[in-house]
Amino acid sequence: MLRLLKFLKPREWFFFLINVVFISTQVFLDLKIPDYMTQITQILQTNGSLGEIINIGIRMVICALGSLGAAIICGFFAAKIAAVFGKRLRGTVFNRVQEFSKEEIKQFSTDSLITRSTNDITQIQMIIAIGAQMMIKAPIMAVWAILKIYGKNWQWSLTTGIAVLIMMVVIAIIGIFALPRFRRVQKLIDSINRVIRENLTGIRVVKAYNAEEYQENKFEKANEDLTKNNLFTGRLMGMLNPMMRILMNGIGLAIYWMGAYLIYNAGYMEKINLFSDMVVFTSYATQVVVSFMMLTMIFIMMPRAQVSANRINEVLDTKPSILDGDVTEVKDNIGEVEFKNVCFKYPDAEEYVLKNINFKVKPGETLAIIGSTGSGKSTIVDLIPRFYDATEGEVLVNGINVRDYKLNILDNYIGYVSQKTILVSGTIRSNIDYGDNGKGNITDEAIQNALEIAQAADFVNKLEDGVDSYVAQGGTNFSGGQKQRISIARAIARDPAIYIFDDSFSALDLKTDKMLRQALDRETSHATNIIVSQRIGSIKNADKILVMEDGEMAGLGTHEELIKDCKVYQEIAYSQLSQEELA
Ligand SMILES: Nc1ncnc2c1ncn2[C@@H]1O[C@H](COP(=O)(O)OP(=O)(O)OP(=O)(O)O)[C@@H](O)[C@H]1O
Repeated sequence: MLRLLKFLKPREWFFFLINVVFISTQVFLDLKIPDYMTQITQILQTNGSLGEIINIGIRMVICALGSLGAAIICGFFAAKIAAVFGKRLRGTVFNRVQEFSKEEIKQFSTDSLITRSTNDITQIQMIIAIGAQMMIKAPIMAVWAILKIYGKNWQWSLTTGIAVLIMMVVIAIIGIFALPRFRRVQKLIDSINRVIRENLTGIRVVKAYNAEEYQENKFEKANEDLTKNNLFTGRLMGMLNPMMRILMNGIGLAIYWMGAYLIYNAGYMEKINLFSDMVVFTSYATQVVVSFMMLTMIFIMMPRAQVSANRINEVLDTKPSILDGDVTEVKDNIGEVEFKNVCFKYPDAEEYVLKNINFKVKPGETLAIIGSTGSGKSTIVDLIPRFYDATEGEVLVNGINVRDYKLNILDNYIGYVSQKTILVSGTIRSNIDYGDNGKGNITDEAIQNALEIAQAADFVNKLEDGVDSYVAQGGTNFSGGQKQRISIARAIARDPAIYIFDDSFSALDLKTDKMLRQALDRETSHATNIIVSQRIGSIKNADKILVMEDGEMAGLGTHEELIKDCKVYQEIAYSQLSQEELA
């Protein structure tokens, strides 16, 4: 937790200091009121005038208003400190998660990363807000109130001491039972997030398969676990309040009860002093109990915040496995991609999914990758933009190992279209003019050109707002083929040296697929094209075709060469095309 305090800057520490001043003022004013009460009792007992009482009463009101004002100011600064802290921490966690590769994201799970970036930070934010008020106030008030009652009457002091002790024991017992449950809360929220996300992203499948009940049961289980946990802690904490009230009233009662005996046995003049002392002592004793109660509550809340702090620190301490290199500029072989004896296994996996992959594609050439499902095609292309790093061997772009590049420089060479189309909420324009390509803004002309090549211009221009039409999160207001074409246009508008299409034409009808490939051949002939595809018709004209089987190269060559020599390729080809088409 303390480590996270570095996210508070001098300005916020200064606000803390201001809070110390105002809280001290507040405590001073709160503790001044009992003094005035003594004075009023004394006036009453010595038959003083009404004017005197009103005068003191006005001072008491001023103290109460002053204390209220100070409390409002403290609340304002505490809210400011906590909000700024939360914003800064959220930003830092978000940036760190942005640096993560797929490996780190898998390690934490997306749902947990969402909870950590939101709910966990809120927990810390809350404890900071409380810290900027209660944590400062409780010790100041405890010390001040103890000083006020110090040496006044040992019987009453002992009673107050016993009350504080009982209260601390009660809170500690409750804390011992509640703490483990507090620790579980965040993990249970992760589970709820996972089920909700799964349900929302897969809503169509859920509905189509009548799986509502199955999903409801799943949610019910996660919800039930969280509810049970919350009920348990809620009930325990609910017991605290009445117990504290009994204790606070009890201490007043005990002091008055003892006071009755003391006053009964005292002489006439002493009776008056004892009575006013008793009234004042009761107020101070209540303040002592309240301040210790605040302190103990903070100690109970701390562990929950500590769990959240640990979870956030875990994210911040995780070093991204994909690190920046130094290369920022390349002059030769722009667009060349080469794999040299590349082997790869996924983190935590036993088996290699790629074994000894070797190929080279030059600028202007097209490499197609084909093979059965799960043979490793997507994994090959994922190694080029460094979603993962090769376990063995080298992946070279422009003749330089991809590990040596500054990541944004490497990304600027690549136009990547993923297997699963990813569109972000915004407009078609913001989806195409997306990110930074190192070449400045993408012009309207370039966007239009990209849409034409991607065979998307027709349907986009028919929309009422054209390129400024709204795109929902995930592009859910477009069809699969439309989404694919917009994401292809995004890569084209980037004008990269290397295009990677990971099965990106799968949702297109054969006619559009053909037109798109022809346009791509024309417009991107200067670039290197790497196309993963299941359709032999789409890749048959490629300069090189890499045939994959079980993570190994089953063949590399042109269609004509492979159809003669490569058994795996022949099988795929004969299953898709007629003898005439192949000929
Ligand atoms: N994130 C991952 N963690 C562990 N194993 C994975 C991961 N992604 C893929 N694999 C495994 O790696 C192998 C190759 O997967 P890959 O996605 O590269 O195949 P593919 O040829 O592109 O398949 P498809 O044509 O179905 O997309 C598969 O056996 C798959 O189970």
